[in-house]
Amino acid sequence: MGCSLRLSAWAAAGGFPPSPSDWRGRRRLHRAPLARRRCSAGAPSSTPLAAPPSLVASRPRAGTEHEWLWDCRGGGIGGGGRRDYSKEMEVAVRVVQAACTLCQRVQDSLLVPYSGSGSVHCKLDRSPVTVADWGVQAIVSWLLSDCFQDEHVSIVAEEDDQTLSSSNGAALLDSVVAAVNGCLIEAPKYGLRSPEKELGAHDILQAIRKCSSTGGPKGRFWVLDPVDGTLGFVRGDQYAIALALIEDGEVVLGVLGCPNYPMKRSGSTTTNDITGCGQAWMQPLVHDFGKLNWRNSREIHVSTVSDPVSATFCEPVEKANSSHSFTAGLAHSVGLRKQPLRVYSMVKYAAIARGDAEIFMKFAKAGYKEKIWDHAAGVVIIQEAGGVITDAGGRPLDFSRGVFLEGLDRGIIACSGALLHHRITGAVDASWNSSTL
Ligand SMILES: Nc1ncnc2c1ncn2[C@@H]1O[C@H](COP(=O)(O)O)[C@@H](OP(=O)(O)O)[C@H]1O
Ligand SMILES: [Mg+2]
Repeated sequence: MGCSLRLSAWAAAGGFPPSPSDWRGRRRLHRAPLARRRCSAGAPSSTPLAAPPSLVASRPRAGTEHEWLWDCRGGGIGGGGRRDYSKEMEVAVRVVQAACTLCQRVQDSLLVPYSGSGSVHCKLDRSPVTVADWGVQAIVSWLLSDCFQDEHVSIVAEEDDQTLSSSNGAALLDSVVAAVNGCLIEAPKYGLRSPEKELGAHDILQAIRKCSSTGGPKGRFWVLDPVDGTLGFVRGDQYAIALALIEDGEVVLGVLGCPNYPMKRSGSTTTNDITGCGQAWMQPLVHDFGKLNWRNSREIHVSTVSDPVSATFCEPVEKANSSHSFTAGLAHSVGLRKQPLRVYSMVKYAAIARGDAEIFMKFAKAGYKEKIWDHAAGVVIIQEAGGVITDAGGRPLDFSRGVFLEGLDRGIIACSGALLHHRITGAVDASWNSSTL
C-alpha cells in the first residue's frame, strides 16, 4: 500500500488553464455548486426531516462562501402522472451537503504538509483513494438508510471495504471512523438525524458494504461517486460528490456537490434566460452558519452561445482519461478557438449546466468502460439545464445495464445546444477512422 502521490498545498498539476483565474483549486477562494431538477413545489421546504436537536457549533470557516446546485426529475408542476421525488431530492441535497463538509475537512488536512499523506492510498488500478472516499460512502449510506427506513435502500457506489477490512487497514479505518463521526454529529445542522451513539468500525464497514447494488434495468437505486475526481481532490483542486437516483433504468434525480467551484464567473457575459427548461438549480453550501436556506437557490441554464468561435470546451485534466490530441483535432475542425478548460471530475458537467462552458468531450482509451457513478448526476443536471448529452453516436447514455455504461459509442459529448452537438458528432464521424483511438 502507499501511493507515490505528491501532496503539496494548492498544487494543481495540469489543472485549470489561466482563465478563468478564480477557478483554481484554492479552497478558500472558492464556492461549490450542487444541482437538482425542480419538483412539484419548487425548492424544498425548510422543514428538517428529523426533529433537530440544537445546532452543533463548530469551527467557523471564515471567508468561505459556497454554493450548490441540484436537480430532481419527475415531480413537475401539476404532476402530470409523474412521481413526486421531492422527498428524495430534499434528502439527497442534505446528505450531499453533509458529505461536502467531510470532504472539505479531509482535503484541508491533506494539504497541510506532512500531516495527511497517510490518508491517500492506491487502488489496484493505481488510482488514489482517501479517507474522504470511504467516509462519504459511509455517511451517505447511513443517512439514506436512516431517512428511508421504511424502504429497502439500494446503493451502487464506487468504493468497497477491502482495504479497510484488511489486516493493515486498521489505522486507516480509525481515520475513517473519526471523519464519519465528526460529520454525523453535525447532521442536524442539515436537517438530518445523527446516530444515537457514535458509529463503531463495524457499523462503518457495514455502511460501506451496503453500497453493493449492481444496478440494472428494474427498480430503484441510488448511485454514488463519493469523491469524483479523487486525483483533483488530493491535489487541492476540483472534485465533486455525486449522488443520483435511478428508477427503472432512468436517472430521475441528481445532486452534485462541488466544494471548490467558484460561485461566479469572472467577466461573464453569458445570459441565463433560455426558456422551456429551468429545472436545474444551484444553491450556496452552508457550513457553520446555520441550517440550509432553500430561499438561496436559483435556477441555472446552459449558455446561449452557439458559435464555435466563442465556445469553451472542457475535458479531463488527465490525458490518460481522455485523448487530448483527438479532441484538439475535433476542436480545430469545428472552429473552436479557445484553449480547452481542463477540469477534474463532474465539475465539468456543472460548468456546462450553469453556462460557464459550452462543450464537454471525453474519449477514453479503447477498452475502458465508463461507470454509471461517474456520469449519472451530471447528465440529468445538464439535461434539465437545457443541454444535450449523448455518446458520440448521438445516443443517450444507458444507465439500465449495471455498473457500466454498456454500449457506449466511442465517447461522450455534452453541449449547451443541439447545433454545437450536431457539429461535434459530425466531426467525430469524419475523423474517427483516421484516429488512433
Ligand atoms: N483510464 C481511464 N479512462 C477514462 N476514465 C477514467 C480512467 N481511469 C479513471 N477514470 C475515471 O475518470 C474519473 C475522473 O474524471 P476526470 O478524468 O474527468 O477528472 C475517475 O473518477 P474517480 O476519481 O471518482 O475515480 C474515474 O472514474
Ligand atoms: Mg468518479
